[in-house]
Formats: sequence, C-alpha cells, structure tokens
Amino acid sequence: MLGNHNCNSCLLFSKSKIRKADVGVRSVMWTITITKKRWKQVAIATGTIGVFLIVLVKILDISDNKESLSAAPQSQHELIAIYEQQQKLIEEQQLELQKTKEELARLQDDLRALQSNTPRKYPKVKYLNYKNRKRILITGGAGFVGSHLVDNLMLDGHEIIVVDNFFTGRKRNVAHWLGHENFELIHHDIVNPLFIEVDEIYHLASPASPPHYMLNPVKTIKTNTMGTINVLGLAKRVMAKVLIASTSEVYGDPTVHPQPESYWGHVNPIGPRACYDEGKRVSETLSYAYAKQEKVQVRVARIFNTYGPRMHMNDGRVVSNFILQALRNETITVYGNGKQTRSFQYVDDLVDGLMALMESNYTQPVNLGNPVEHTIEEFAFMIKELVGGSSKVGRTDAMEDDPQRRKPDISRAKKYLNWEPKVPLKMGLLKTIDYFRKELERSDRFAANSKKYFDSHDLQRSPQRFQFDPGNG
Ligand SMILES: O=C(O)[C@H]1O[C@H](OP(=O)(O)OP(=O)(O)OC[C@H]2O[C@@H](n3ccc(=O)[nH]c3=O)[C@H](O)[C@@H]2O)[C@H](O)[C@@H](O)[C@@H]1O
Repeated sequence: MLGNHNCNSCLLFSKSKIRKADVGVRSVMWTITITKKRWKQVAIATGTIGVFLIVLVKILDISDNKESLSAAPQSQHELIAIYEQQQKLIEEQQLELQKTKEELARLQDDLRALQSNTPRKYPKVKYLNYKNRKRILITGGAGFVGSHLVDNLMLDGHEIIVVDNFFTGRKRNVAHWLGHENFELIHHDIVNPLFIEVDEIYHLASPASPPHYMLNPVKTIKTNTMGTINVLGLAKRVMAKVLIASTSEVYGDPTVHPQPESYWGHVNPIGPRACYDEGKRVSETLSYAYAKQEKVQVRVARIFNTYGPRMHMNDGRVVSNFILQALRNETITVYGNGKQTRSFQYVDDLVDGLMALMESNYTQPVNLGNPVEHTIEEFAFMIKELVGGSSKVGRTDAMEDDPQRRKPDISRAKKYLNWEPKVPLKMGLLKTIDYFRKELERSDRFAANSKKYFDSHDLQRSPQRFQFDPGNG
C-alpha cells in the first residue's frame, strides 16, 4: 500500500518511520546481542532488582502493618480511658447517692425527734375538777380490752396510769396518748409489787387467748394469783376501789345453760385450760377474801367472748383467726365438729359494762357478755360471707376441754348496772374486719419496706462490716 502512495510528505513520513523502526530494531538487536553476551550479568541485575523490589514491598508492608498496629493500641487506650472515666463517674454518683440516703435517714430521725418533742394533737378530753378527777391504774392497759378502757376513761377526763409487761399488750394500742398530761405508761410486770397512789384499779393484766395462756401456764397462774395479790395489796394500802377482770371460763364446760353468776362451774382442775380457769377462780377467791378481811372494795366482772379492733393479729382466738383466714383466702379452721357455741360481744359494749360496774355499788360477780349465741360453724360461714373471697370452711382437731356451750345470763347486769350490749354482731364484725384488713395491708407494707431497706443497707454496709485492718491483726 505504501508503494502506491507517492506524495512527498507521505514519502518523508515513511522514510522517518522506517528510520525510527530501523533504529528500534537495531536497538532491540543490540539489546539481544548484549543480553546474549552478558546474560549472566543481566540475570544477576534482574535478580538484584527483584530482590530489591521484594524487600521494598516487604518494608512497605511492615511499615503499613506498623502503622495499623500503632493505631489499634491507641484506640484501645482511648476505650479503656473512657471506661475508667465512666466507672469513676458511677462510683462518684453511688457515693453521692449513699450520702443522700444517709442524709435522708438523719433527717427522718430529726423529724421523729421533733415530732416526739412537739406538742401533739390529742382527742379532746373532758375537764374534771380536782374533786371529780380520779387517778386510775389499769393493769394490762396496753392490751386489746385495756386500751379501749384507757380511751374512754381518758376522754372522761381522768388521770390514767397504764401498767403492762407487753406480753400480749402493745405500745401502739395507747401510743395516741403518750405525752398527754393525764396519761402515764409504766413497763412493769404486776407479778412484782407496785407502789403508787391511785383511787381506782382495773386489773386486766393476764393473757386471755387460749394459745397464749397455754404457752406459759405457770406464768398465767402467777399473773392471776401473785399479780392479783399485788393489786389487792395496793388497793388495801391506798384504799382504792378495784375491779378484777374474771372470765366466763370460771364456768368451765358448763352443765347449766345459759350461765348465771350463781352457777359454780364445771372446770377440769388439771386440764390444759386450768392455768387460766383456776387462776381466775383463785383471783375471784382472793378478791372476796381481801373484801372480807381487809375491807377492800372489789368488783368482779365475768367477761364473755369479746372481739373488736386492736385484737392482736396472732391472738389465736376464733374471731381474729377466722377473719384473717377469710381475708387471706385461706381455709377457715373450725376446731372439732363446729357444733360448740359462743356468744360474742363487741369491745365497746364490754368497756361500758366495766365502767358501769366500777361505778356501781354492786359487789357480787357480774356477767358481761352478749347473749346472742351461735355455733362456731355458723360463725365461720358468717365471717366468710361478710369478708367475701374464696375461703373454704374446713374442719380440724377439736381442742381439749373446749367448752361446748356458752351464753351469758345477763339479768344481773341489766338489773344492777342498767347495762346490756348494744352493738349487733354483724355491725361489730364489719368494724373488726375493716381493722384487720388495714392491719394486713400495714404489715405487708412494713415487711416490704423493711426488706427493701435492709437489703440495700446490707449491700452497702457489708464491705464495711467485714472490713478488717490487717495491721491490727
Ligand atoms: O374471747 C374471749 O373473750 C374468751 O376467749 C377464750 O375462750 P374461748 O371461747 O375458748 O375462745 P376462742 O379461742 O376464741 O374459741 C372459741 C371457739 O372457737 C373454736 N375455734 C377457735 C379458733 C379457731 O381457729 N377455730 C375454732 O374453731 C374454739 O375451739 C372454741 O370452741 C378465753 O379462754 C376466755 O377467757 C375469753 O373470755
């Protein structure tokens, strides 16, 4: 194709190209010749260059790696630093929280101290002049019945001294009077003598619930014998009028129904209930012995089954047991066949009766009880219905020597005290159920708060508690 092209420029171009190609060919030929002649050197040079290149790549690679290696420890350090910083912050905050908690506890203590020093608000009490105001001692005044009696006598304007060993009584029952100028609480066991000046004494100190008095029969007997002697001795010394709280249990398992005060009773003197039954019978005997021999003015109340607010949660008597079982949806435990009977009076009625008896001039024993009688089985269903819930009524073993029938004949109280119970059973039970419902909520709340407090306290205190100084070892 070139042969057919004849213009000058093309010719010149072709010539120069041929020249260049020629030079290229010659150069290659020379290189080949040289290479052929000096292949060894070339090989050596190429090898050297290759080795150099490999070393160079390696170096670069290493330096690359070095860079990445030096970058990783740097970020780890940063992370550790951030972590440590955050840990420190958490520790500082925990310390702060601990300090705040301690401060809060201190403030709560201060508040309590302030509250106890600040004049409290008390229910309004009547004003009685010196002539009409009496100093009244109530043994067992922090108990269920005693504390209600305290309330009534305080409201009437008298000076009240409560003596209690807190075996079954609770400070909480009279806490609302603490600090009142008319009120005094003495922690004392009436088994030991007491020397104070009083005008009247209500002697209620004694456990009254079968599980309680059977727990320590000797103590029950001592309280009702030695305790009563101490009370009667005090009454004799200061010429105080004294009311002894006796019980329907002096009739034992009665063979007469209903029970009038003239009935002498049917008590097993060596049975499990004897500590209480016989203790109260001796208490009555002592009262009339002091009345006859020492001219002590005595009043004797035979108290029948009583219920109401401030009964102990662990009282163990039928009313509290059934209500608590029903509120907890547990089986209501009827002991024996449930055909045994009881007559239940509301505590307010009893307190009115006790005060009326003390005021009266009547010196023989007086039954104080509600004559409306029910079998225990009926009573179980009544409680179940009033409380609601899903409890079942179940049967369990009968109690030994359990009185089979009990109903007071209250003609004497009606005649001499102009007294009879006013509170219908259902109304009283509703009030009592309400009380126990609140008590349950309160105890659950207390248990939860206490657990929370001690759990957190233990966690924070345990390192200190078990800390020891090896230097002192
Ligand atoms: O409540 C009271 O004022 C009287 O309580 C007790 O006399 P008791 O009648 O045996 O009292 P509870 O323990 O309440 O027993 C009443 C009946 O219920 C039965 N009961 C009791 C508790 C229970 O969970 N289930 C049950 O069926 C008993 O066996 C008994 O037949 C005391 O002995 C008396 O002094 C006191 O006056």
